[in-house]
Amino acid sequence: MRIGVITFPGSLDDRDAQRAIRLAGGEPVALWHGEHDLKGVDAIVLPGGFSYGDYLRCGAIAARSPIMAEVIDAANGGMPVLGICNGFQILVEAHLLPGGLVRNALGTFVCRDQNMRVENTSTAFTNQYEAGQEITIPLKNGEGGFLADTETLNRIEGEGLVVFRYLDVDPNGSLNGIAGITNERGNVVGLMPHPEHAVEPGFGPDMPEAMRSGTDGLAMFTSVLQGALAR
Ligand SMILES: NC(=O)CC[C@H](N)C(=O)O
Repeated sequence: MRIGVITFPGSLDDRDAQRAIRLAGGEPVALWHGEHDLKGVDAIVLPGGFSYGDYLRCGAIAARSPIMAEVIDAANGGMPVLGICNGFQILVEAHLLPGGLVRNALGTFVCRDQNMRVENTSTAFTNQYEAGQEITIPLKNGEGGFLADTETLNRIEGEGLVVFRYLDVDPNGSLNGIAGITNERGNVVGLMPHPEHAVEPGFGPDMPEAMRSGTDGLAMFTSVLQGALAR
């Protein structure tokens, strides 16, 4: 399976996402924000970082990049699209996911190993987790507070569109501790924590070996490959 990773000016984690895809058994394909070409990929990852220097709002300018016209069409056609942190912000700004992301409640950048619960295992990127599984993934953002109006929030909760929920602490002041969401179809997923930084023992969260391996993020990438096999 060929999975495209889009690089925007200021992207930071594009190569980590490519590496995670390779470790999961997929073939990463580098895509460039300024082109209209998805190079025939089967799925897309919008990586973390500081696209366009976070000017205006995080993700707002990247959401209007040339390649996003193709991403929006592909997502609406059912292609799996994952947005990690800045990528989540871009998906929200592109209206592929509901709600908005605002400055962390503390007002500062937050960087920590974050516990969260997998709430929805029927998306393209979470089918290899168990329902209710608790995982630990690095988190690092300045604008990660998830907001939505009451009607939208009720719809997100009512339709089971929450994919990940923070455990122990809500690091950025997200409504209902929401860490990640999906669209109705389950092919578009966005989350603030970084699964691509938790794919190899010894390089992910600093966990006692007996508890967890530090590779809790890998299943997001094997999930999309598994979905392709099932289709
Ligand atoms: N790690 C990231 O992708 C950071 C996203 C964004 N620049 C923020 O600070 O919120």
